[in-house]
Amino acid sequence: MRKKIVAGNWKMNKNLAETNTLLSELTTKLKASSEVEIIVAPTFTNLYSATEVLKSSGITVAAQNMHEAENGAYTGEISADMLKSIGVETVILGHSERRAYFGETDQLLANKVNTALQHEMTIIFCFGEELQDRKSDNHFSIVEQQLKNGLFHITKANWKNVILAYEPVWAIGTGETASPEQAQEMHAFIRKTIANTYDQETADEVSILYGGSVKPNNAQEIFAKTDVDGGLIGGASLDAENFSAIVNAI
Ligand SMILES: O=C[C@H](O)COP(=O)(O)O
Repeated sequence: MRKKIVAGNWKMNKNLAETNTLLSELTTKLKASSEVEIIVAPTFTNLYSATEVLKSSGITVAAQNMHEAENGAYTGEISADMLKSIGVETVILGHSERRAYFGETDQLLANKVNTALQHEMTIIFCFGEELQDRKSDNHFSIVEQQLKNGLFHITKANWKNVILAYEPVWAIGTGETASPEQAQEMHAFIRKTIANTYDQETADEVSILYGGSVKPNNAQEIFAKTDVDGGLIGGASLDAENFSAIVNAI
């Protein structure tokens, strides 16, 4: 049975004190459950503290990015080994903000995926079309290309370390969310594409999260769709009340 997951991507928000406050609010509000896996992704500077605070909470800590090289002269970058050395085993790769503002290409992401897998990390692999792609009815082919170029070189066995996050760029931080039907249609397409490329078992086992303006008032209807296994939450994950309500909507 594939897992239900709600992940909070805090992006470049919250200093150390604010991070600790939010984490302690979350641990009070959210009880570990076998029904849903909860993941939070604070910024790099607060990851170590987050792993300490969340140690026995059942909440997983993820990084928002990492470099593809093992180590070396890459000023300002963070390696898989550095993350693992502080107990971070999960990493978000391919977020649309990384693609758009930091020039991350499918090829680069394929390399990051390989590095993360070599370190036996769990990857939250993000992808999704832009508004013009949807308007020109190219959204399915764009998503298929992003998956083929960035991820589909992995083996069947590697899929146990992968969570997918479909995030239509036009719905991120805009308040405009994909309708539950649009999310379901795309998630079903993604699962079919995986079944065609790998096999049905692989497609059935992978959790596919939806991301893009998920809020307490729309989470339930999106999560109710058959192929939506949870969400990757941006803005609404910065508030304990909102994030808990979204977790409880699953
Ligand atoms: O990683 C999260 C997504 O970018 C969604 O962000 P949002 O919930 O603020 O639209």
